[in-house]
Amino acid sequence: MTPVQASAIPLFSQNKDVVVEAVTGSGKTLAYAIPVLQKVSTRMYSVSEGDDAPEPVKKGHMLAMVIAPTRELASQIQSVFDLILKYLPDDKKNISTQLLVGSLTSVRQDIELFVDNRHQILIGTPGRLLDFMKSKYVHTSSLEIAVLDEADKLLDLSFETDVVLILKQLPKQRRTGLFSATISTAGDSIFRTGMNNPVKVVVKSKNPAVTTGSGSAPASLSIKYMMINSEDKILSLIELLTQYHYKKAIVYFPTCTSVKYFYNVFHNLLLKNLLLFYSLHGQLQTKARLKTLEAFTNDNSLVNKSVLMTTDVAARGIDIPDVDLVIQLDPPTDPAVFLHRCGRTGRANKVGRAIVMLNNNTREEDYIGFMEVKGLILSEETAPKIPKDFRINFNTKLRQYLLDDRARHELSIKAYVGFMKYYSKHVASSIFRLQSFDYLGMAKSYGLLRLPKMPETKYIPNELIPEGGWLGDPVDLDNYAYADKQKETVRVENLEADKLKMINDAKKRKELKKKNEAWSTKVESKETKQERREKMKRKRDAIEKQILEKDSSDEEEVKEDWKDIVRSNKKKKTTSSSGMQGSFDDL
Ligand SMILES: Nc1ncnc2c1ncn2[C@@H]1O[C@H](COP(=O)(O)OP(=O)(O)OP(=O)(O)O)[C@@H](O)[C@H]1O
Repeated sequence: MTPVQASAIPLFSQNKDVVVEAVTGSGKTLAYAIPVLQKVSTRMYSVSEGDDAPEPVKKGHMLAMVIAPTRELASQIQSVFDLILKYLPDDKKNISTQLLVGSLTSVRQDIELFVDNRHQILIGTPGRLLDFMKSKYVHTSSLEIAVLDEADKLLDLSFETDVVLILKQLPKQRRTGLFSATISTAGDSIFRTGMNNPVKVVVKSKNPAVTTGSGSAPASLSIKYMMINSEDKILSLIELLTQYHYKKAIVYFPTCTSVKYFYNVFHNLLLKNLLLFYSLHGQLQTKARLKTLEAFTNDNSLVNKSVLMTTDVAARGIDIPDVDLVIQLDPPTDPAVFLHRCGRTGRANKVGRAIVMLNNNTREEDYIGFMEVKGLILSEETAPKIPKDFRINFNTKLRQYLLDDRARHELSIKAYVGFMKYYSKHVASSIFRLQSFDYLGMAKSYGLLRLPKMPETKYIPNELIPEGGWLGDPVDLDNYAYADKQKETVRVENLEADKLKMINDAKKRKELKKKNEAWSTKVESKETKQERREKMKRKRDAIEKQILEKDSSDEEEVKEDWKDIVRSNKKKKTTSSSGMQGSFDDL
């Protein structure tokens, strides 16, 4: 047994709830699988052994449940259980497992399988388990033992509600075990799992070169960092993958889109006889994900090196014993994930090397001190020198690769913008500062033809922004075609429609201008009216003067007449101004 197994198995097999924290690759899966199998087999096989023996397990009842955060991990855990169950003696009743994860089968199919085959051990992800448990055919009252693998992840914001809901439906007198390499990050959430006086088991590493007092990384693992100019990031990655000695490597990319983009680039532009690439991310169908993982695990080629390009979907728990190199293109946004990523190598006392790339000329070097506080010692490894010929050659090939298909250019932009979003989400925001990031360098490293407009552009000094945002020679976007014929036809049609719309819009603008001119003409005519009114006023004054001169005795009467004139003038004025109002309303 490994130390964690020696400590945890006796406790968990008997009547203790356990919280187990042990370094990555130290054998935690068997540390709970054996107690689970012990409990289930005792329950299954003691039925015929006396009057006080428990009742046989009824249809639709489960005995054990293991919860894991990802489908890949759930599937891997099932294979560990199945590996042991293979050795059950033929004369014993069958004990079996059922995998409950999204999109492989429907919830209905899962329920049918469960009821028909009477599986006792359920292994699944929180969402599907919760849906499954809603069925009236599924009963939890016989459950004896529950395990949360990668418990800190299951108790963080993304899963906590579902996990607590699941645990609330399980019998109170069950045994519960929480397992992870970083359980302390779960904090107070542990108390929401309904455990009774849990015993804490902690297994530390002894290698002072890797860990400080907290001993959270295995001794067989060396963790390095590399300071790299942003512009050289991808070229450095290629240099590492081609020049270093290793059998299998896992490379962590920031987002699903960046895996998609760089997988296509590497697969098409790098020597296929030297490196074999696999891509695994959350946007792929479950079946494809599990198949890729299986293919990468079973790739035993002696000719080429294999590289799994992935995201944090493969950061925790995944056990591929031959992986001897892990590269993180960028540190994870959540510092707890850093150790899990590194821990995909250096497992079960095998030697492994993990490298994280940090950007030069930023504050990212502070990440080393930040990690030291968390118990990990990172030592520096010099960045590879990039031969000039290789740089020119690769960049030319990448530009041509993008120019051959507009869809590739669009994917490159999506990958870059996605990366910037990822960068802004770093928990340690004082280290990963948007203000001091080298946007242009990273855009060049991603092979972008043009810098996209995004909110972060405000951090780039104006004098550094190239003309039109072009990072090389400008490209005629109207004639930049998709390789996919159908897509290209639609684009050309849309382009024509856009052009037509532009012409129509210009026409409309012209017409509107005309209308505006008519309005100004009206203003002009208004001015003429004013002049006319003044002329009339002058005339009236003259008449008044004449009348006054003619008969001063008729003064009162004349005054009355004048009042009439003024009144009628006023009336005219209101009519004419309301007429004017009408004409304005028409505009
Ligand atoms: N007693 C043992 N002797 C030798 N190898 C073992 C033993 N127990 C487990 N292993 C092997 O060690 C490897 C790591 O085990 P496991 O995946 O359970 O690690 P873990 O502690 O769960 O890691 P992580 O924290 O990364 O999930 C596996 O390949 C497993 O087969």
